[in-house]
Amino acid sequence: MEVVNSGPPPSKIKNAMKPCFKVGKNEDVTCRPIANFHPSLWGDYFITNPSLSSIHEEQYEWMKQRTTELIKLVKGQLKDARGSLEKMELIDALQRPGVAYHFDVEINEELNLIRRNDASSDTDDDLHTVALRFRLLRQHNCYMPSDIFNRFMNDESKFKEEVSNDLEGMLSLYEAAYLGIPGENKLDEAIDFTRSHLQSLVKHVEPRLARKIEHTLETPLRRRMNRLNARLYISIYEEDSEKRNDDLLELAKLDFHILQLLHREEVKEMSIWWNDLGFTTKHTHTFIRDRIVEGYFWILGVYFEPQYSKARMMMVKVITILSVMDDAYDSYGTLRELQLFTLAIQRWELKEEDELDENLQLVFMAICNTMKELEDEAVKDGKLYRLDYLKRELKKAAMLWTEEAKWREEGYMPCSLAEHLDLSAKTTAYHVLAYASLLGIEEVTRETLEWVTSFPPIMKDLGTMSRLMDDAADSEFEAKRAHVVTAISCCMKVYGDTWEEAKLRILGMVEDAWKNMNSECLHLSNTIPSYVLDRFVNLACMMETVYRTSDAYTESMPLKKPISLLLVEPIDHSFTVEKI
Ligand SMILES: CC(C)=CCC/C(C)=C/CC/C(C)=C/COP(=O)(O)OP(=O)(O)O
Repeated sequence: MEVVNSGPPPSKIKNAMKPCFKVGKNEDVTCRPIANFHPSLWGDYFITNPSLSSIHEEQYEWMKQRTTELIKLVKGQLKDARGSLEKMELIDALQRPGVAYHFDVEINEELNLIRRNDASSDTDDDLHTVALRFRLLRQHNCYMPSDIFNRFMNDESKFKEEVSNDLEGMLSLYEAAYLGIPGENKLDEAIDFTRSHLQSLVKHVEPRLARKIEHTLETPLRRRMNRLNARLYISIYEEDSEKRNDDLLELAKLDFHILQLLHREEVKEMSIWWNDLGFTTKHTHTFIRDRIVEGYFWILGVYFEPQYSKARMMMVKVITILSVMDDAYDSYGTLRELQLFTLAIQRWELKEEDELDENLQLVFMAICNTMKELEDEAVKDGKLYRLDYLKRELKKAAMLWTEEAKWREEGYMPCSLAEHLDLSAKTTAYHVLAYASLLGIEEVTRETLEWVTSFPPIMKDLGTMSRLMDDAADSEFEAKRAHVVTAISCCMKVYGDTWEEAKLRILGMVEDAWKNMNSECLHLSNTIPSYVLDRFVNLACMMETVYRTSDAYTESMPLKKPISLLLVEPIDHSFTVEKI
């Protein structure tokens, strides 16, 4: 694994134990761990830019109608495709640009047939066919044994050298191997083998293929944010004159454009909502991150489809509130204030004697007002009970954040990485966010909600992944911020690791968490619907998107281009306009 080594020298880590920066002019100074976050990179951009939402009704209606025609056409093509390879390639070509949601029923039917007819038979299919079938079925949470790859391996459990001549096969194997579960060593071997051969091939193939290989190696499909991948993939697909399906390409571009209009409306609405909470007028951005657009982008990775619009907006409100709370605990409140604040959260009421300063009062009001809005939304659907669970989760999170603040105040260093993770895999609140992803999905049952809030293994995987990636990514920033102990400093102390060794160890644990998550998805597929499991996998993908190279939520410049690609820059669909 490639690791970017940007860690500070170990001497800086000692700062992590010193909790406060002093602010204030007189004797009675309050000691606050102010983080000095940078202001929003977007400001009111999505509110005040009228060109983003201007569209002729006539043009819009035409595009919707054309989309419907194209969907019908492609459905016919899927039905008529000869043989399972052709069908699987079409399914893959529908998934990558993000239009598969129009074909859910048809794809499920086809994959069920493929599973029944092909999966167990020992055919002499080529590597591309075998790997594509393995990936598509596992992505749909159907177990396929990895032994199907034995045919391509030698007696020493290494891939046969001739596999390295099969570019298409290697690309498919590489993507398939990221669906692995614990113990499937041959899939680790597949990743090493294909990566090293693909890396050396890049220099010897035509530019279009080189771009395709580089795109694949940058991040495997399993871990990509699907909307961003759609945008990047459409331009790669467009160049592929040999395999390209023009109807599908037109559909992909039109659909992306139509959804982009919806997403722009939503981010505008969320930006107005955020301004109304009052943080922007009070200029709190140095200690409360002003990241509504980045938060929206995060949730767009969890679901982008139009039918999830309401769920998406509800979830954006929750991530925003979690972000504000996390900052109140990590970069504003003193321990005494936080204890009072936590008590107020437990009783869900602010009393005069709580003596919280106006910024913490603002945070408290933001939480209460947002919960009220979410309740109003839930009441409309007769699902008020869903908010009770969320309240309970927020109360628990507040207790855990106080615990973390205590560790910070005392300069406490956990005795083991397990002790660190025991608390810190929950203080990312990723499991709370995972719960929130279900708030606005009508079909989710009460049993499923109860299961999610019981912190089952898949939530533990998400929590661990989010904590380890967060700690690995922002350790330098955190160390400068005199923050709590991170997984990096913990490994350095417990195992005597250097900074680089600690980072490698942690990223290895992230790989394990992904395998556990893959395995959980297969296990749970009989009891938990895929529209629930997909949310959790997508949340994991967003950790890869936001945190793989740095903490791009806190220092958000690296997200500027991806956000612009999804919400600002129009996709070239000039052919559609010409037709009007
Ligand atoms: C930690 C994490 C990846 C959380 C993801 C889900 C979530 C609730 C996002 C909201 C924003 C947030 C708290 C980001 C992490 O900040 P931070 O780096 O200051 O988190 P920390 O205080 O827990 O280290």
